[in-house]
Amino acid sequence: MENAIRKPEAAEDCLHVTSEIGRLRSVLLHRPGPEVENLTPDLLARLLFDDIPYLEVAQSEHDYFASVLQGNGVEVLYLEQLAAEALTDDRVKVEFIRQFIAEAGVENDRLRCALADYFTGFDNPSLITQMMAGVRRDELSSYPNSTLSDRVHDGYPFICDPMPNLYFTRDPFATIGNGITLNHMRTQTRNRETLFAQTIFAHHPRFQGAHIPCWFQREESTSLEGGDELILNDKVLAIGISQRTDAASVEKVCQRLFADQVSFETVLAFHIPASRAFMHLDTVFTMVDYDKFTIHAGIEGPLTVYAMTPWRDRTGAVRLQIEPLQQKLETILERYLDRKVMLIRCGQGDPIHAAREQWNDGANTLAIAPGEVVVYSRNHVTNKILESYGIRLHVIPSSELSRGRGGPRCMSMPLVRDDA
Ligand SMILES: NC(=O)NCCC[C@H](N)C(=O)O
Repeated sequence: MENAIRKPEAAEDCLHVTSEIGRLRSVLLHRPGPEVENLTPDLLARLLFDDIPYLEVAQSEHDYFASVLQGNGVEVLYLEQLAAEALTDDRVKVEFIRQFIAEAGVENDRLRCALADYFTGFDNPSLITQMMAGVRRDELSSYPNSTLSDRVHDGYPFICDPMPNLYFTRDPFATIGNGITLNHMRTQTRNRETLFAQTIFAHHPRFQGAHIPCWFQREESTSLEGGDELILNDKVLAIGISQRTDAASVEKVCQRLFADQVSFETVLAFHIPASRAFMHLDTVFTMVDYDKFTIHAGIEGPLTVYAMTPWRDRTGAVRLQIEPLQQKLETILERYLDRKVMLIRCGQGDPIHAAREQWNDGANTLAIAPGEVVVYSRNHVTNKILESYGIRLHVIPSSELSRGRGGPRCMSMPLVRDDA
């Protein structure tokens, strides 16, 4: 384990994100680990992958990504390290193991007990690695396989599934201002990921003493994922209604943000088509500068945007005004951001380049400062056009990481940015 992570001077400095583009100061990543090598062709659809990345290469691509961030003054924190450090005493560890097993779909009590014993034997870093990797049936060698369900199980190799999507740290929670949404994910496989964030914010020393407002909880009945949450500036958020995020979740976040009287005044709800290629808003739209955005032309036609703003009724309760916006996206953004904007089309809008590069996250950029973004090397058509608009690119290798269907924004959760 690397050196223990230091706590920021003031608790309120733990989380601060009021834009997509302000200079990035601190970010949460997860280095892909053995969970990726537990993917098999039969599991791909269920675990939301399209192919099996070659782990060694994926790790070296990811290390390159981290080194680009660090080389640009960004503090890189790792989910796995924070999670291990959050298990500060036996009581926290026992409860974490209990909840992890309860949500892992383990089918009988004896197996649950055997798994709890197995996990308890690990030190914290190994425990987290093992949980993320999943546990195969043959790893519990002393377990007698004596119940009926043990005997008739259908050959499924895992007691608990691997969690290969963890390197997409963007999705399980999202920083907004000085608070978070702790998300309820659309699928069971990804919902398990949010346990790590819950434990980190509740117990990691870095966050102790900080008041962290939580505008969404993992126990909600509707889903919200971080790839749909974009902070356009300190007054305007964009939230996707998508394959992964429900309209009802957008309303809940609006209601709570507006009631808390944080700086945000408008949420633009982007209703995008529910498809795998466009799973989150950030797979088709990201902000690269004060006035420039990437966009996949494939969503411009079917897109409907609703402006959500607060008003107070006679009792002082916050209500939501919902205004469907009929204009073109540029016009909408210009109205709410109060400046001229430019939409830069993925693959230069060419139907073949655009479809291929969007599939490989050409529109999914991570801004590390205004006009400065991290992009995948393979999206050369989009990258060229970004450069022609004066955007400074940090290009990272991308042959294996991209197989999980996420790009640089998906692989990062900003904790602290300068105000833009
Ligand atoms: N924000 C994002 O678009 N994240 C990428 C998530 C990819 C992952 N395989 C998933 O399907 O959830």
